[in-house]
Order: sequence, then structure tokens, then C-alpha cells
Amino acid sequence: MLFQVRMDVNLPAAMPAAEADAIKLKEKAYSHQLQESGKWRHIWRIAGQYANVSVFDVDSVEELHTLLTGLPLFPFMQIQVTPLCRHPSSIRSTDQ
Ligand SMILES: O=C(O)CC1=CCC(=O)O1
Repeated sequence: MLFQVRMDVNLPAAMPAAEADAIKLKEKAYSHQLQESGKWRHIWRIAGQYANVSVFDVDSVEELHTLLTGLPLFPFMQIQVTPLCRHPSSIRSTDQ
């Protein structure tokens, strides 16, 4: 099951830089692990915003929920989830 996920990050201005840097490092490692597993297919920065658009390939909505709530930045994110299905005009398979 494919889902588009938009993540808008809002770190508190009062958060010490070292704490923010540590969370971002954990986030990066977590996302690399999921990208390597194939669960996190794409991640794109939204130009000019501290936000990304990602595509997840998961077995269930419950799995997506577990992965998203496990994000180290989850407490500081607004997340929008959009289910995706194959477009009839697409020349690609869902594997690409
Ligand atoms: O910077 C972001 O958009 C939030 C984020 C998700 C995975 C990651 O490494 O950073």
C-alpha cells in the first residue's frame, strides 16, 4: 500500500541547538533504515520550507501509523497522509 506523507517540522524556538541536532541525527538514522528496507520509498524536501513529501510502501495503515509515530521528530511534526493508487495512464509499475 502506497501513501504520500507530508511532514511539516516545527521545533520549539527555545529548544537548545544541541538537543535539536541530536534529534535530527536520530531522525536521519531512522529514515535511512526505513529507506534501506524499502518502506520509505521517497523523501523530497519542499523547497523553501522545513517540510518534506515522502512516499511510504507499507502492508497496512497500522504499520504506517507505527512507523510515523516512531519518528524521533514526531512530537514536533504535523503529518498529512494521502493514500495512493495506480493511475490508469501510468507507464510504470508500482515497483518503480
Ligand atoms: O527534515 C525533515 O523533513 C524531517 C525528516 C524526515 C526524515 C529526516 O531525516 O528528516
